[in-house]
Amino acid sequence: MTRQFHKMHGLGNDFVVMDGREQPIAMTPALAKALADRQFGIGCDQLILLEPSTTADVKMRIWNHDGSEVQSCGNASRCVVALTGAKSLETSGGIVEGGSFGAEVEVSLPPPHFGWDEVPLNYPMDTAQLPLAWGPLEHPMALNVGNPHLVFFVPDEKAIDLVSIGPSIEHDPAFPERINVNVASIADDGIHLRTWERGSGLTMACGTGACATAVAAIVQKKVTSPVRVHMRGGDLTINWAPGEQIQMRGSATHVFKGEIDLEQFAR
Ligand SMILES: N[C@@H](CCC[C@H](N)C(=O)O)C(=O)O
Repeated sequence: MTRQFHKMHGLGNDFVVMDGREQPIAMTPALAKALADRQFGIGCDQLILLEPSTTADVKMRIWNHDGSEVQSCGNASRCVVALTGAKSLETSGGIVEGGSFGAEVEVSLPPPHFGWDEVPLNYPMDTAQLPLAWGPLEHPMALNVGNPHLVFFVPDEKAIDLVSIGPSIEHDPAFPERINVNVASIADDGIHLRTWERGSGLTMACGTGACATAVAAIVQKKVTSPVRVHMRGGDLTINWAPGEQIQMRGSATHVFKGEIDLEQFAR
């Protein structure tokens, strides 16, 4: 069965987007992983499937590079708004609202959650400053912005070897659903961020990582809102006030579209 796909990215965090709204696609973790493979598939950080929704304009399902299905993806949310013109997206991390502003797209993620069982953690801990450390990284803030994140503030985020240390934090038994790992430093021009993504590794940018880090920095009074977040693939502007949705604005890029025989991958 040949199906169309769109290759898109948000600041270099890249996606294969498939539309199953009219003709359903039976996506599985194994199929998502095969399509995301950069040598034997199309290649992407996340596979995105659009489905019909009864609560929003479009339902958006997300699989990481390793085939795990997850709740939320900020950069892909902007891409789906740009591709479909949808004003609301149903995700398992909550409803995401969106709209276009000139060349940029803004999406609003649901308000963050800070409870230990909402992150989730395996046992009660102070999420404002977890009493845990991994080498030079210690006492992160833990929060959920639709998906789970840790935020470490360090003097120089580029000095942290996330490829070496990221996997052991992601898979630490403290996190029953694994976790996304953000290392950030504060500068005059905003936040400088690198993210080790659960299920996808080090990416060029992470939208929910930018949101989680901006929220942590605002709560800890390191910055004021709105704040610019600089990542390897580019910048986002994040706007948030306590109790409110998290607004994220930035680019969403369509690279090309193509066709693929899914049966070839389902074997
Ligand atoms: N790239 C994303 C986040 C994708 C999901 C994440 N890896 C997870 O497992 O929660 C973004 O832009 O937010």
